[in-house]
Amino acid sequence: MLLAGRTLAIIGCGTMGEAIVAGLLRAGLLAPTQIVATTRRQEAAEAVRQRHGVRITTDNLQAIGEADAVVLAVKPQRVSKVLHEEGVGAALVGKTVISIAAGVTLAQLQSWLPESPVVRAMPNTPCLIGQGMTVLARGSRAGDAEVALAKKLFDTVGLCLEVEDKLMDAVTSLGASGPAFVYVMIEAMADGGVMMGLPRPVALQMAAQVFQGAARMVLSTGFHPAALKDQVTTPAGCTIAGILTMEDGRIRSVLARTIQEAARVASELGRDSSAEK
Ligand SMILES: NC(=O)C1=CN([C@@H]2O[C@H](COP(=O)(O)OP(=O)(O)OC[C@H]3O[C@@H](n4cnc5c(N)ncnc54)[C@H](OP(=O)(O)O)[C@@H]3O)[C@@H](O)[C@H]2O)C=CC1
Ligand SMILES: O=C(O)[C@@H]1CCC=N1
Repeated sequence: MLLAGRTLAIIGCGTMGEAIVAGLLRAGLLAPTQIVATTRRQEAAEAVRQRHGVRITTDNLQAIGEADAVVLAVKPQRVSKVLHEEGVGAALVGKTVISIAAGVTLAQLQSWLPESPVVRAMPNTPCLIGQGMTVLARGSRAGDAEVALAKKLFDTVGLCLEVEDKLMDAVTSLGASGPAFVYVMIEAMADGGVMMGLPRPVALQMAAQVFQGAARMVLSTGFHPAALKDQVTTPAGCTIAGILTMEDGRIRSVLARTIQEAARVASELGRDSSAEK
């Protein structure tokens, strides 16, 4: 194990918390005994324990007490409530707290946890299979050691970058919501294949592999997407005919505005957390 002797608490082991747990276990960074996770409901706790063999409880204070570092993975509206549970603030003093809650700013987190180093992170569900995209921002009390720990966790389950907190709503939209936007595109392209007679499983597999192949071309060649597109578009061929149809549908502005709108909504998600104690 790369992180020998460390224990990580995941407070709120739902969709995203579980993706992180599964990704870390899959990569072998932590053993199941080095993760203690919490849920609100006992039956949810039992299901996570059965799937991953990690230690699990519905008692956040107990989990935090056993951990060196804590990932906060409850819904944004619940963050403040959890941090104000009796004893939790004191138990977190000096411990690295990594919040993945969308829209909850470092200023909010730091005001609730004045004596903890806080890192804000925005991962995405592909962390589950080691293909995540996570972006971090460091709080005022987080030093290089705390950021390095967070980076190690998220590097293990995909790519990890650091930005300033003011960019976190943009990264929430592009990076964390992004997979959902891509799933819609994969489904729509597969629908087109089905419309033209392909069996659904063939169309879906092809659409997903085309996205993966194209994405890897961008990442591994370093070429601009426009240059890669030009390689595919034979003069008077079928590809340019398809591209003009996309442009007629204003696909570029629709996709760019999608990111803009999701970022706007992300910026509002932390407000309830301030109100709810
Ligand atoms: N889903 C995604 O793709 C991404 C989500 N995020 C962020 O991750 C966070 C979690 O989202 P997501 O995983 O989708 O949400 P889920 O609803 O799937 O998970 C929330 C988890 O929190 C648990 N929970 C609720 N209240 C408490 C509590 N008081 N103490 C301990 N655990 C509690 C729930 O338990 P129970 O089931 O028992 O109620 C559940 O396990 C959010 O802040 C979101 O913004 C960030 C990036 C991507
Ligand atoms: O949709 C949401 O609010 C969460 C945060 C980013 C991805 N899912």
